[in-house]
Amino acid sequence: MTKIRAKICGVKTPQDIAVCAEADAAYIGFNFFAKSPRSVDIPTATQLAVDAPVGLAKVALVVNFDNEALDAITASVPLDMLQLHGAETPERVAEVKARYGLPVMKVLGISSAEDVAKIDLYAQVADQILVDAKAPKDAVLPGGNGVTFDWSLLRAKKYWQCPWMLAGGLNPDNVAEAVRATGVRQVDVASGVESAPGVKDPELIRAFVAAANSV
Ligand SMILES: O=C(O)c1ccccc1N[C@@H]1O[C@H](COP(=O)(O)O)[C@@H](O)[C@H]1O
Repeated sequence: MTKIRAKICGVKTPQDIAVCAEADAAYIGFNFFAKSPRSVDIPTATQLAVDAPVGLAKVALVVNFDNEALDAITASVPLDMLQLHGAETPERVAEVKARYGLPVMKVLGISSAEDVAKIDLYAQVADQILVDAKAPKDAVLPGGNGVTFDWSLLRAKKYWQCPWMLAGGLNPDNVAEAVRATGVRQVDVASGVESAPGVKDPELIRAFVAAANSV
């Protein structure tokens, strides 16, 4: 069985990144959404990305950012992928892809079969799809809320034209079941590997990657 590729999102320190590399995560995520307890500024992300071990893919998480904001990030931070976590349209996904020449992962929040059906359209323009739980109505953050969704909704999914990743309330205790239930080969986590909001826990990171690969 090929390994499950794990993305650890919201890394903020060199230590976080060292643990991700040692645990054999595939991706690290820099969160540029200012209201998040996981956010980093551009100088911090730049230094972290420059120093990150080769082989860890560096992803920038942005939410409805305009070109000016994306220009500033991409001009400074060496990146492997952009993660669009807002209400970006398929046209905007295509525009970002063309403008920055970086692979784009579009996030789609799921709480119904209709939400799953919408993925098709985005899978034609994005390089990857991140299937996440829809944020609760009163949530301040559009993601990173530690909320799962009904994974059985994905049974109705058709073949998508690009690779996909699963997120939403994953943690070391439920990630193996999520992999079994959905057949996903890539998983993403933010709050489920933290000891407090925005504080990554090395043991939880190691346990998460190991549990994802225990199936
Ligand atoms: O993590 C955040 O703070 C965040 C803020 C704004 C948009 C997205 C965010 N996180 C992303 O959401 C998924 C799921 O988070 P969780 O594991 O349920 O806490 C996370 O992996 C990030 O990609």
